[in-house]
Amino acid sequence: MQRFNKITHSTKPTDHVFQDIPIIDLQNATSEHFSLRRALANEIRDACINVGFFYIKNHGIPENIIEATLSSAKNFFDLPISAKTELDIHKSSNFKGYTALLGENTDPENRGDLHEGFDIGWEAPNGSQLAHRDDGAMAGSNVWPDDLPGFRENLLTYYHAVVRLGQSLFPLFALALDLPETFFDDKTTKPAAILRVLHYPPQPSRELDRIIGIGAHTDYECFTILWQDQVQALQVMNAEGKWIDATPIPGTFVLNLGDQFARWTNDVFKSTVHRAINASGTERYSIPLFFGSDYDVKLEPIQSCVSTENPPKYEVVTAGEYVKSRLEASFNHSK
Ligand SMILES: O=C(O)CCC(=O)C(=O)O
Ligand SMILES: [Fe+2]
Repeated sequence: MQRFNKITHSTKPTDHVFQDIPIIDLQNATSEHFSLRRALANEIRDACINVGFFYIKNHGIPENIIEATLSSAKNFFDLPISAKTELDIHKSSNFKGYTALLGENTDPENRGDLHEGFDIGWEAPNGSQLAHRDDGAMAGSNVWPDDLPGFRENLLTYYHAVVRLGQSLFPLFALALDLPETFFDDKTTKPAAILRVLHYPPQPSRELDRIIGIGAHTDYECFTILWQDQVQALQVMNAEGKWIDATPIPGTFVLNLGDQFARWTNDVFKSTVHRAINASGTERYSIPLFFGSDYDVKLEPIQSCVSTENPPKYEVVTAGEYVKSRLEASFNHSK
């Protein structure tokens, strides 16, 4: 029988003001022992309720896949600006391609983000005949640079490996919400994941005139799996409005929840505000993968997250419509 326990301890705003970001070891994610999966899900639940961010270690993504993607990203960003702007994301109806410096503005209070990026969505793994998939609101193919050997293959290999990692986490998120482990299976059959490679040039001082690496924002999807290099830039806002550094830790990814999960869980899981400022004096690279649920899933509040003290907070929209409207706003603010 399915149980839908109320998560009563989270229906009130938490009084826990985090000062650091927990590190969660995924070693037992697929353990045959339920008690070990349950214990891991409890750690994840605390992090999701109190912080909205955690590091993951023992995630299973081989280092050589990360290195190949990073090196391809650097090769791409080293291309002449004319080659990159041919693939400008503003030309794409489905938000694929190149974002130039200040080409995006995640915080409407700001003037633009001091990073350049390149975005891809789902595409069949290397060598497969099937190049596209119907992704509803975001349907359409990727764009690729000519003459950049290995770029497409490396990014797609990374994409599929990290999407698989993301899919493997849903049973744990389900347990964390006191739901059956299979709860999200039929909502993540065609996950709408966007992979982005990012380059942050160093900014001369922390305070430019309303321009930083990426302005304060929440992410739009279920969660983001972020690889970052060793350059400190990412910061996460706690409940007192204090910025907490997400210090790079070798061998980990940073996982943060996004708005889809906040809506789905009626804010039991937190989609936490974050930003990046690269005042290190050197170049910084990061690789977020935004893991969205299937586009047509309705973000209706999960029963275990609704109670008389915590009534539904959000209008119900589909996952795809929600992400698309947020992307439109973010790229329009930079026009
Ligand atoms: O580069 C980072 O550390 C953060 C990137 C980010 O927050 C985003 O792309 O949404
Ligand atoms: Fe973000």
